[in-house]
Amino acid sequence: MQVFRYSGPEFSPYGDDELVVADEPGPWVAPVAGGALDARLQLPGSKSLTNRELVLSALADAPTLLRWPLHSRDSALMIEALRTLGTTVEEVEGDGQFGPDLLVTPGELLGGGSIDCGLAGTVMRFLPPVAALALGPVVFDGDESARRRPMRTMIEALRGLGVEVNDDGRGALPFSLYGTGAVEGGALSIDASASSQFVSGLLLSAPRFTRGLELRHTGEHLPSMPHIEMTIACLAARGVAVGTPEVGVWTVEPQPIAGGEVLIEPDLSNAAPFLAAALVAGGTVTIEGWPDATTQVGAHLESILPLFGARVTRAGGALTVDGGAGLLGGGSIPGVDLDLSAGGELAPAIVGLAALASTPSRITGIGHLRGHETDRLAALAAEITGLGGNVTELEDGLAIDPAPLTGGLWHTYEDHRMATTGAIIGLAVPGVLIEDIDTTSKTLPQFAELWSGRLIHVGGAAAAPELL
Ligand SMILES: O=C(O)C1=C[C@@H](OP(=O)(O)O)[C@@H](O)[C@H](O)C1
Ligand SMILES: C=C(OP(=O)(O)O)C(=O)O
Repeated sequence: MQVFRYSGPEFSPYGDDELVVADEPGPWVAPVAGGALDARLQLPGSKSLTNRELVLSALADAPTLLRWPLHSRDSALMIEALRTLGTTVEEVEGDGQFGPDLLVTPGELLGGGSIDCGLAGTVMRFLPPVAALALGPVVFDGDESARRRPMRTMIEALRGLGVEVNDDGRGALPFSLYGTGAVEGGALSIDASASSQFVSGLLLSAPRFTRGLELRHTGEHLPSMPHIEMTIACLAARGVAVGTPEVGVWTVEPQPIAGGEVLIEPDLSNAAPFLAAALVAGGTVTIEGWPDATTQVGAHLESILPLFGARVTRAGGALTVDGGAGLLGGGSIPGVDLDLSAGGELAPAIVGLAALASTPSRITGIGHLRGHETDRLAALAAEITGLGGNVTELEDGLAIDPAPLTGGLWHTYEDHRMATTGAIIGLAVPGVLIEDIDTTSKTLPQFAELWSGRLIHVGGAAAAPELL
């Protein structure tokens, strides 16, 4: 299996000598929790906010300082792509714990380049409309797995806006488009049921379209609504009002996008495995810097984790999950019946908990996860079943029945959230070997370090991580 590794710098808040990141591709022994947790940690910036703000900064009419941005494979790909399109992105010293701030200076949008989307949905769905505003051809491609992710809606949307797009008809990467330096805009209907990112991508560039945009979603389902709310909020903070005359319709007038200074919140979706750990090992996990108000879907963990028996409290800008005795301390985790269509990104961690639960669970509303980094429904079912679990794929989700799990190889499918889900299960099940822990570099290169050194270390890990 091909291993995709983030080749950028690792920003460790604890000093490089403490980094616990695999040097060689190989399985990582998921550490088993040795006792109740008492962990308090900070997490790097949100992928979704960082990549939205990078795009908006490139389209703005003045420079933007992005404070505490994420530095990961997905953000590195976005930065590189924007540079290819003529934007200047400079690292400047800031006061964030996880790497430098970014000063983004917009430039005239340039065609003539190639964009590597890696496996980043935000790059492949947010940048084609930006490239369409440039003059000249732009080629889009990505990882082999990225060529399986849905792109038809964006390709057809661009054609609907009058942009010339050349593809092989599969509705996927690779493709090229030919920008004429302007996009007319106007009324456009799309089916965004495969990904909310089609809506977000079009809305982010819409203020720069000559006639703005009146976007209508015609499909039956629309997943990940909080991510669309996030796009609208990011635009609003830069002075762009998005009208919502009816459900599934968005309007944007042509207008400038403001620059300025933006502080990126920590990634609350990446908090999911850490917070889930409290239910498995027992004790408490606190994430510092939890925003009072946010559009991040990770905020829903505050209401989801109590369904599994957790007590969740907020104080002093931090969120704490108390797992009580936890599974390892003799407690049990109840199963849940959850529609996660709003927060599909949280589903792998939630399914990991459900695999350890003592009663059945049904997680629904997540059929679109088949088009994520991998077919996550198939991957979760295969890997949990491989450890002895009992998982059935539903049309739009998973049914998980209780079964004793044993250790074994946990395949990761180049999917960061598959790796972190294996780590959750491995807290309670000795001998879970995560095939490629480095896949976490997509959005959280510090995962192994934080998990082993900051999460369970404090409560006394039974097994230190090691490479086989
Ligand atoms: O806009 C975004 O930043 C995202 C939207 C969601 O995509 P889908 O609507 O494709 O699930 C989410 O799952 C993804 O991780 C990030
Ligand atoms: C679906 C995800 O990523 P992407 O932004 O690549 O769609 C994810 O992070 O869970």
